Amino acid sequence: MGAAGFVHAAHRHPARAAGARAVKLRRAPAAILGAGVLLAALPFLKPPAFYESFLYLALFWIVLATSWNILSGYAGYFSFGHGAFFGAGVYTSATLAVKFNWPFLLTLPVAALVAAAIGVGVGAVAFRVRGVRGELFALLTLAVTFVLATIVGNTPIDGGPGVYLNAVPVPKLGPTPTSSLYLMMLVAAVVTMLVSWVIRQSRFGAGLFAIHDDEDAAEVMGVPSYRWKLAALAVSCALAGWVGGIHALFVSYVTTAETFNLTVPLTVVLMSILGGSRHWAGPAIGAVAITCLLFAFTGSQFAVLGKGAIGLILVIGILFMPQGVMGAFRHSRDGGNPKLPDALDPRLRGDDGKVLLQVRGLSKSFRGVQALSNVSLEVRQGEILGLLGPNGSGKSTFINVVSGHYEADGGEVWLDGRNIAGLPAHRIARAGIARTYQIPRPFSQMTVLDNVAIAAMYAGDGLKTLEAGRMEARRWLTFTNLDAKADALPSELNLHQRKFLELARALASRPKLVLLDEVLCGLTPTEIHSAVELIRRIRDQGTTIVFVEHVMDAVMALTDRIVVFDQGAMLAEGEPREVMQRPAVMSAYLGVAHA
Ligand SMILES: Nc1ncnc2c1ncn2[C@@H]1O[C@H](COP(=O)(O)OP(=O)(O)OP(=O)(O)O)[C@@H](O)[C@H]1O
Repeated sequence: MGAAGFVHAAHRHPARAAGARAVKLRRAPAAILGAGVLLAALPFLKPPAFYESFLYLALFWIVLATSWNILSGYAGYFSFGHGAFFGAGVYTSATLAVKFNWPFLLTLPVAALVAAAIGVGVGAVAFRVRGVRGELFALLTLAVTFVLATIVGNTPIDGGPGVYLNAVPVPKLGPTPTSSLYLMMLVAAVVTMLVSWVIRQSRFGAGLFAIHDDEDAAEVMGVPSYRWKLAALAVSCALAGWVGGIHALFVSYVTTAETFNLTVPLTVVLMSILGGSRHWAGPAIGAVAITCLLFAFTGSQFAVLGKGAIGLILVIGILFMPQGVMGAFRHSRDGGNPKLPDALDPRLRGDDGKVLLQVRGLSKSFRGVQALSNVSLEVRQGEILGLLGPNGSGKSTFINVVSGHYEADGGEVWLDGRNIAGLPAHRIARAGIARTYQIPRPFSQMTVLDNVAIAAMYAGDGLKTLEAGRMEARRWLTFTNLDAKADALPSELNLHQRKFLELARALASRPKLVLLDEVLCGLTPTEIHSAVELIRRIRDQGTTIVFVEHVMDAVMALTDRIVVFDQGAMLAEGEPREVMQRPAVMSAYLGVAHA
């Protein structure tokens, strides 16, 4: 398994490996629950109050760092707004308990809901705008913190002086009020860790990691990125709101300055990075380590020295363990040859002339450059249609528009009798169109196996579990001769293998139509030969292919029909050799076809 931390798939003995994996999977929640039970017994053993307050803080940071990680670590959307969602929880519980005299425990689900609702409101806007990624998203979420602080500080919610919770009775869960607060935080920490673990092992989690590595490619492979990010943000915010509610009672006096400051977002970022943001337990480990350090130095004459030591540890950690502590403890790879998959489903070669894809009047321009101009063409079921044309003639744009990567300016795209123009890329992937990229775009921190599993789970009819996705992915890794690389990261593959990985990802969704964008570009003659053989085998099982290519020998060897583009428009269409002899095609194409 790669740095991604997905559970490792051993292939040499699949049955034994699956059993070992299942045991390993069950071990994690058992460990979380076991630790929870042990820690819950602590207050009844009458330990010094110091331990409760220390453990309370460690658990507090575990919840905040782990919940932050669900969106920011898994999906890669760095949020600096966690303080806002935490603060929403603080003030919701404080307001309901103090001003409306609600029993305290009842305020907590509302605190979670309010924080989640604010998060979803922010995400619904931010995630719609394609450009709001990376630092822009971080800044936007930071701005939410200040906006919320201003609203709370200037309305009766707080109004300026802060809110006292001294009179709010602490629910009696343990022998003392401190222990009750500690137990409340323990429950929150156990639930948060379990939620984070469940997401990490799920199809949903795999989708978030694909978004993290390459959001556009994830969409093209069927991952509904907008909905998934919103869901991750909602869960992350709800957990932060819940802990905010508990903390309001713990501190018993809340102010906007103490609540909505940069401490929460900065600390959770540091904790997650130190522990490893791609692992469910990483943020918790970072949280415990930093809380210990803070606790060791707080109040002593070495407080400043302590902060310096934390900074130094972080710098060393980031330099020597860029994937965090958990990343450094990556599972060792066990590789080996997989069992040969079952025979591939033979599909009927659809040479009955049925039209699978029909494009009518398709147009697309980029700031005045007419990349596609009123293109109409048909792709018949079971054929390999070659798409040719000189550089810049619109071939890649055609693939980008048909696959939903770009929205067309005009025209219709009918797949199997359904107009798919204007649908988001993930819906087009589900409708049965898969594509490869001219320059391979693998999910860089996921294993080769999981790269393919994403397509198997999300595109086409989509398999419902990660395990099923991986089973299907193995078939296609065998088909593309990549089975020995299942556990490698894409960076360990050469270009030839990366191109085959693109093919395996495209095929794993069992698509009706595959759009191949210059899969042979950059390969040696021997590699081209093996790729041509592979494409033939893909067609032989009945998959329809649109083949964009400059390597003319391969075009002649593979295609049933070709279409030639020139300056975004269709120049010719017909039998390959005949079309290439036409004077108009030769003059448009000269210098490429005859190179
Ligand atoms: N994202 C974009 N932004 C601006 N212009 C673009 C974009 N994508 C394509 N174009 C322009 O559209 C035209 C068609 O480009 P496209 O990449 O589709 O051609 P192509 O036939 O695939 O070329 P090649 O064979 O070199 O890959 C070119 O003029 C190109 O510069």
